Amino acid sequence: MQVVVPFAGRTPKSRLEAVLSLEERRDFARAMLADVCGAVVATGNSPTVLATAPLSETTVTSLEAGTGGEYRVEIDDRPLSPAVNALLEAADEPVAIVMADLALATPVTLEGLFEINGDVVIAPGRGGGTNAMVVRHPSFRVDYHGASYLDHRQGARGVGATLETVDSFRLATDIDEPADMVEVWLHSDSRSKATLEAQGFHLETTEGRVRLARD
Ligand SMILES: Nc1nc2c(ncn2[C@@H]2O[C@H](COP(=O)(O)OP(=O)(O)OP(=O)(O)O)[C@@H](O)[C@H]2O)c(=O)[nH]1
Ligand SMILES: C[C@H](OP(=O)(O)O)C(=O)O
Repeated sequence: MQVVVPFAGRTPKSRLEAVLSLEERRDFARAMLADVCGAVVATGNSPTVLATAPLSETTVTSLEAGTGGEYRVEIDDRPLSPAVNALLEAADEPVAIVMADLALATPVTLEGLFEINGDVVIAPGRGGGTNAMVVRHPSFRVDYHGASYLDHRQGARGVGATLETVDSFRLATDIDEPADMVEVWLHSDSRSKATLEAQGFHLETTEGRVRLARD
């Protein structure tokens, strides 16, 4: 299986700009990418990072450190869906697309996704997105953004592909908005969490849900 990890690293995670500077967002996005790639490697697969720009341009930290495996970087500066669809068109084997902001992804949860039979297998994100998927049907194409989970279901039906959906808290938790960041703190012990710790965040316990804060 080809495992593709899309990554736009120049101005990542704009929805976190209320709490992180651009440089901090780059570091955090890159740490999440490293965690995701490490989890993919631990499943026995070799990730291809589908990046909008060379990774050396987008970060100051090292992706290679600690991922424990080989992977390659493919540069494609087109928007997300055309870039992924170009890979799908060229593929002669199943393709998994795993977003780089799944900081809670583990080898076990990814294996669970990869092992499910189906022409299209989707791990939806909270809020309507498609956090990870496996494509085994030659005619299926992606259409990300908006309620892409619904669009991908419809797209699978449209090409006559069988569809399965994965129920996974870890794969459903993409880190898009400030309120999502606490999930990294609670459920991961990784580069992503270490990055937030280094950036000065701590857990703030108030009435209701806990959240991350910094002084
Ligand atoms: N290759 C590629 N990856 C992309 C592109 N846009 C987003 N991504 C990646 O796709 C995944 C999901 O994207 P988003 O959740 O929107 O992440 P983002 O663009 O960093 O965040 P926002 O700026 O808040 O939308 C992340 O792994 C991104 O790095 C793109 O144009 N090309
Ligand atoms: C790429 C997009 O990600 P989100 O904006 O939902 O995090 C999607 O899953 O369609």
